[in-house]
Amino acid sequence: MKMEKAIIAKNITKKYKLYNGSKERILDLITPRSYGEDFYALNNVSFEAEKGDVIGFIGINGSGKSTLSNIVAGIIPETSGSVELNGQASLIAVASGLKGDLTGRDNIELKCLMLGLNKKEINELEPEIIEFAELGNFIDQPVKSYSSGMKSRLGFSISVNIDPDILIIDEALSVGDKSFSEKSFNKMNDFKEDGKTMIFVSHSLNQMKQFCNKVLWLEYGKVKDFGLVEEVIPKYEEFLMQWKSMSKKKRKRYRKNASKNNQQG
Ligand SMILES: Nc1ncnc2c1ncn2[C@@H]1O[C@H](COP(=O)(O)OP(=O)(O)OP(=O)(O)O)[C@@H](O)[C@H]1O
Repeated sequence: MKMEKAIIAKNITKKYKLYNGSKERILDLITPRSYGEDFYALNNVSFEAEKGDVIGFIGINGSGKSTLSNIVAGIIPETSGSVELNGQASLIAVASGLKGDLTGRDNIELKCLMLGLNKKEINELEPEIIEFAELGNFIDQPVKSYSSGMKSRLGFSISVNIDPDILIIDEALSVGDKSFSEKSFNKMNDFKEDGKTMIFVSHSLNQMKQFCNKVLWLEYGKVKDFGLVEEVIPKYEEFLMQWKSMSKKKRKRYRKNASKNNQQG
């Protein structure tokens, strides 16, 4: 049987410019000379997901997991490379894309309209989204008055209830209370059972083991490993043990060495 690809990410590079203060930033914009330092948050990252894959992104802080999940979701542009998606993607991240001045209800409608739903479809979906988010009367208050848990419940509820083909979840389960994270986890399991494709960013290796079939291990913007959960996680756990035993100085040296290879365009 031929596998159907859901995501094809090819040679994704994300370059940021790091400036020493706002003077450099402005000079870089208005003068022909280049100011600031190039920084590669991602450098030539490729991976593919088959339909139904649940891929975990792992890696220590600053390795590029959120940057990559945002690029795959189409929230931020890549500097170079390409992402091909087979279907509609939806990103769940802490308060991703919520507009603070609008109420929860208006945010639901806005997001649905942006995804191309018509008024009738929105009217059908809205009560489900509101109920799942457990916001009570707050649904008609501006989102900027919400706690971070409330924002993430709303973001999560919109993203899962619009029933996307590809679901990208960035640390969403680490916020909110226990009963909500259980509910979220159940919803994600439904998705998995429906054979949908998912990307899952989390620092919890237990969640990864429970949930993912494949893992993409990023290190300072490069792919360190990509493969089945049972093959990659043990290597990562071994790395983490070493990492945790390193002194600050040793970590700095490790980072410097790794970055030397990774920061070349
Ligand atoms: N807008 C930006 N401008 C400059 N650098 C950025 C920007 N966004 C992210 N970075 C840098 O890119 C690198 C990757 O960040 P990213 O948030 O993707 O890592 P991460 O693996 O998700 O980290 P964490 O586990 O801490 O969430 C970091 O060094 C970060 O400082």
